[in-house]
Amino acid sequence: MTRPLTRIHSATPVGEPAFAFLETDGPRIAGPEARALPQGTSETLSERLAEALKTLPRDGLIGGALPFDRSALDIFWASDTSATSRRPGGLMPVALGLSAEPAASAYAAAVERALERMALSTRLEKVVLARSLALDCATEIDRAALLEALSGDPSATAFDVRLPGDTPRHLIGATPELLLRKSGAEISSHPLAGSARRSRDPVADRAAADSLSGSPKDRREHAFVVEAILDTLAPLCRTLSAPEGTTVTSTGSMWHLGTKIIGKLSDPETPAPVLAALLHPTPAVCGTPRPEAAQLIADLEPRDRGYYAGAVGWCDAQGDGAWYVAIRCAEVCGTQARLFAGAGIVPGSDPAAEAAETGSKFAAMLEAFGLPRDAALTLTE
Ligand SMILES: C=C(O[C@H]1C=CC=C(C(=O)O)[C@@H]1O)C(=O)O
Repeated sequence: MTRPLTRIHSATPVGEPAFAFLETDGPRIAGPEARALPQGTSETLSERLAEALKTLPRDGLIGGALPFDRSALDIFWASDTSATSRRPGGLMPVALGLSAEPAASAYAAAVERALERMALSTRLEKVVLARSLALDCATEIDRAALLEALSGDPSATAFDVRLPGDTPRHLIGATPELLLRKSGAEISSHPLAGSARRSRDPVADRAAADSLSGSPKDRREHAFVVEAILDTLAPLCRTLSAPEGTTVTSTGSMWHLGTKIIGKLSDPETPAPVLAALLHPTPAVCGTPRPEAAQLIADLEPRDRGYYAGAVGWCDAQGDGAWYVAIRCAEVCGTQARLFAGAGIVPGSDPAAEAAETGSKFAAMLEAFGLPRDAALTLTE
């Protein structure tokens, strides 16, 4: 019997969850009754969450997304129950077209301009510039299938969060970067910055990891993120440390420099999303200092990031939960997806190498769509 290459869904399947986080210790999935909380910015998040947590049943969950821009509206969904299983995915649709927006060469030119601005500035030390790929499919993208395809990498957390609006629009990805986990007074974070593409050849793969580990440029790029997180969390903690220092860590397609941070909160009542909003956006997605870097991003990137490079996560009725940096993801709507990838730029960065690095960071999403992992690197302009 021949299997059909595509499966067509005429409408959003009933019971499609508002959010799902496939974590190693079990999935956190909204029940079908999830409702959107009043939207607002990070400034009002604490009050809005306190209100929602008052009435959340013991088994309930709150999940959602913070946008990259701190002055834009977040989206939170409250679910009185948590689902334990997901609708099985169908087949991925046939891809009709993939285009780089901006093209890799235009991205490299933007990196060049960022380096010029940094050279003229006495303050700007790092900026993260991103680009996107527009993917068109023959039929509606099966979100459950996409999430399933992304769930295979144990070093990343596959997630799906419904974004605001009447048309179903979701941010779906597999993020390797933990912004903040909270359980009672215990907190942890695992910032990543500094990257190298992995190779299928074990010798070349090891050499890439060793070269990343010894790269002063990548270590500088990474240190900004760790310092920002320690500076933000220190006043809130009784203890805070990075006992293992900076090490090389990996996903299926990338090597990264990573630093595990652990601590104990002075006030264990602060909910996880509030702590995440204090940290966001770290220099892993924005830069140093934050306001100058955010302005340069607005000047040089051709489109608004929306919820890419924001934060996604969940918390339970006690305010405990996990929040992740919203990277290695795509905004999915109907038959279309926009895939995002960014790279940290510091003095000494090479524009062509940064364009190639962003190209490599699309690999996990491209593979989940059934496309070659190198498709972004071979796109003709
Ligand atoms: C901004 C992204 O990655 C960040 C996380 C890890 C390594 C990064 C880097 O080496 O540039 C980025 O800071 C992205 O994947 O879109």
